Amino acid sequence: MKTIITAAQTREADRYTIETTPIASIDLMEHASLAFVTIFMQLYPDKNTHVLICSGTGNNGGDGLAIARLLQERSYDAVAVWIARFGSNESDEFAANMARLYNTPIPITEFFPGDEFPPIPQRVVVDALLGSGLNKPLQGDWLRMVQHINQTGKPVVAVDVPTGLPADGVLSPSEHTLQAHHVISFQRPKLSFFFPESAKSIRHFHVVDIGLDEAFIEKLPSDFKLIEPSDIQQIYRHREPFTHKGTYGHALIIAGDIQTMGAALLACEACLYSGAGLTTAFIPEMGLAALNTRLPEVMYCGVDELPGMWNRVDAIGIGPGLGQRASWLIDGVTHTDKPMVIDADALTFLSQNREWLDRLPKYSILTPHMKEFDRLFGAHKSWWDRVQTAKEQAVARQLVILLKNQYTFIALPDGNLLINPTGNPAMASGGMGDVLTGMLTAFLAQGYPPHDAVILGCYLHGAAGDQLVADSNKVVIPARQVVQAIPATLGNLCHPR
Ligand SMILES: NC(=O)C1=CN([C@@H]2O[C@H](COP(=O)(O)OP(=O)(O)OC[C@H]3O[C@@H](n4cnc5c(N)ncnc54)[C@H](O)[C@@H]3O)[C@@H](O)[C@H]2O)[C@H](O)CC1
Ligand SMILES: [K+]
Repeated sequence: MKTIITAAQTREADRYTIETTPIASIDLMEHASLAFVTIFMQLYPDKNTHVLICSGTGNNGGDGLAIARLLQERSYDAVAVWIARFGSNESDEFAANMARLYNTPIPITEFFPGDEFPPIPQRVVVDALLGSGLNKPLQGDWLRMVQHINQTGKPVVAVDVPTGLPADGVLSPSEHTLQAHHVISFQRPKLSFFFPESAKSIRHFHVVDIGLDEAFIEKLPSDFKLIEPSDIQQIYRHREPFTHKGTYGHALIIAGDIQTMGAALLACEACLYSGAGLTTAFIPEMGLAALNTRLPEVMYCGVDELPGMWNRVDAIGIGPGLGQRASWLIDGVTHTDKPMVIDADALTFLSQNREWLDRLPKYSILTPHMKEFDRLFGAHKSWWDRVQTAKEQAVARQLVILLKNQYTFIALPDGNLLINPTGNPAMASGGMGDVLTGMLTAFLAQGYPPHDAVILGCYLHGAAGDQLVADSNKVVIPARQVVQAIPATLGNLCHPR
């Protein structure tokens, strides 16, 4: 897992690296600019591309000047530079790169307060106006220039952070920012990249290593950790010879109602495909024919058998499509000591009967999307605030709270907030949450502690969707296809051939 740090901590890491290694600040800027250029050249391999680099006069601007020079050295001959001289300060590294730039044929245009901006004929704009040094919302000349660039509709590749986007903290939906198609960010993605409020400022982001001291960064205090593929490889337990279905646990899925039987089937199917040894569905009897037809591997349990099931199963998933039945079922579930996943209609019941939150067994996993979360814990104005509440509630109640979104935040009872990097907009469709619930229940049934089950489940769920997009360029993926992609995704991650 990688620690996600604030802009202030990045400056600390910068300082520490410069003090403790032979690398000077100007060389670190050169590394960063070179790393940017490497990705930029993959995005725009045509060296005839006309590029406009817009630089401020701080270190983000210094990067911009170095990038201009490095592109020119790599035969990008149509590079031009604008410099926004709206402040009085020039960083030392900006000045040093300015001196280097004067030795090149690159045309430079400087803009002062109140100046008009000419049209931008170039094909692509590199945004090096302001980076992680942003300390207030954009206004005046800065805002005018940003709006001018946005109005051209030209693709923007931002250096480190799109100008105007705070790297961390509360993001205001009314914030003016440069709208970047790509952001090439240094050493770590910024926390705000994971909040939906940043969507208008960032379409894609890339992260490049610039040589900051990793050991130092990993020791910095931060609640936020980014899940990586290596975490999945460490957590996943390979299937050993001579194991049998009993080795992989028995999962009970409590789900479905007359009109929402599909949710139950999806959860059961995901449970099956995620490796539970046995899966039993507690669904209304009228769903039995569908279950037997679609999922012959899954067993059925009726109302009369339910009391006998509690002790026979290893994990429970409750909620998908459950409707009003949630109200009487949750009582039985909370009296077991089984690890459990609580989703959908079971969460709605909890939000209407909040005293039940106190009765949930420790380390139960709650999987709300934004609306369910706010119904449970109150309305929030920003994702930053919502994530802070998730942390407080997870610690206070000793629960695992998965706040679902394109990037799911996992609030753990120890106060850590994990960020899941997998998943994509093609997955934004009904049934996707039911699949996640089935997957999490399967991993709990296999004996993974809740902490590991959520990491595995969340990461794989998104990775299966990402794999489908990568393989077939699909723009929409039905939940069923994600289910079917789970075993191969797990295999590719953990059993590479
Ligand atoms: N350690 C690293 O990650 C490295 C980062 N590099 C680059 O440096 C920038 C951060 O540079 P910094 O000089 O600290 O700040 P900026 O260039 O972002 O801003 C300059 C300056 O502008 C003023 N300012 C802030 N907000 C506003 C505003 N809204 N309106 C007007 N003026 C504003 C403030 O005084 C700032 O100090 C980082 O993003 C990377 O691109 C290094 O190149 C490599 C190491
Ligand atoms: K920038």
